[in-house]
Amino acid sequence: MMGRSDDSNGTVYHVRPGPQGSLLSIEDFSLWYGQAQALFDINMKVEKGLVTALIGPSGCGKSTLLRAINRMNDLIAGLSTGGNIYLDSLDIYGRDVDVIGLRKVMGMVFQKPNPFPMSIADNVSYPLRVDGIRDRRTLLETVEKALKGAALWDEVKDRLHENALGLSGGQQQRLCIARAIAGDPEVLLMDEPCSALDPVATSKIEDLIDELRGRYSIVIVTHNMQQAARVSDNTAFMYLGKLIEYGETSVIFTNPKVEKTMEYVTGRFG
Ligand SMILES: Nc1ncnc2c1ncn2[C@@H]1O[C@H](COP(=O)(O)OP(=O)(O)OP(=O)(O)O)[C@@H](O)[C@H]1O
Repeated sequence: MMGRSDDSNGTVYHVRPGPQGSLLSIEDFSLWYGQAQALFDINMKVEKGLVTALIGPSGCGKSTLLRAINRMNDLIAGLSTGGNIYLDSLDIYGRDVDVIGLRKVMGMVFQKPNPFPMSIADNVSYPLRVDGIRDRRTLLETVEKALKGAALWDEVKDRLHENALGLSGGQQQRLCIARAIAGDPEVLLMDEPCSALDPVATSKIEDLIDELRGRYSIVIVTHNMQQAARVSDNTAFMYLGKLIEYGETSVIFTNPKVEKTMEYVTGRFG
């Protein structure tokens, strides 16, 4: 079923609605790095429990938009924003928002795996320990559940107390996903999570994203169009800081409604 078509601000919109409605609502959102505008009036809803891919050529604003969702951009000097982003009814840019709390609800996974220089178990339990949880049993249960959730348990269950930096790159990235889900977030924001991984590790992460679908709402930035086509339900195509087309992934890749999207997905520029 197609969602609404809305080209009032130039975006052609035909998303697949999630069975549980939308979770994030980005409304007329703009962002400036100093004088330079990087995002222009973005309007999009992220459907709950679905996987949403952000695609577009280098510099089009994908990472900027992803980081705007959990206010990771906040610390950049000279940054300003306009418009709103809502998580359910919470105004993410509202004055009284607890940004630390917000980031707990939105786990983030980066391009390069960034495990902390501590044991595998301590990495995963980190978000709980930061919250002051010390009960060993609770911590161990969470570690097991999160590692199982990240499809890493079988590979590491006998060396939970070894340093995480001894894991392979692909294992480290799954560990980072385990750490992100240990805090029980609603949203997982992934910024090119496979770009530093080999094809086998990449395919494991893609399988994992598929398994996490439904439980979490996932927003993934990717340069890899095959990956966007394989893992996502909806795809947002961005160009020069604007959201050009946002729709059901199968339509975006086979029969997009906008010529620019067609040119990009068929590799005519990028
Ligand atoms: N910290 C920053 N300070 C100033 N300008 C920035 C900063 N980060 C990004 N930009 C600019 O904002 C624009 C969008 O960058 P962004 O990294 O969001 O694009 P992207 O689509 O994620 O690119 P890529 O695919 O290459 O990672 C670019 O013009 C970039 O130079």
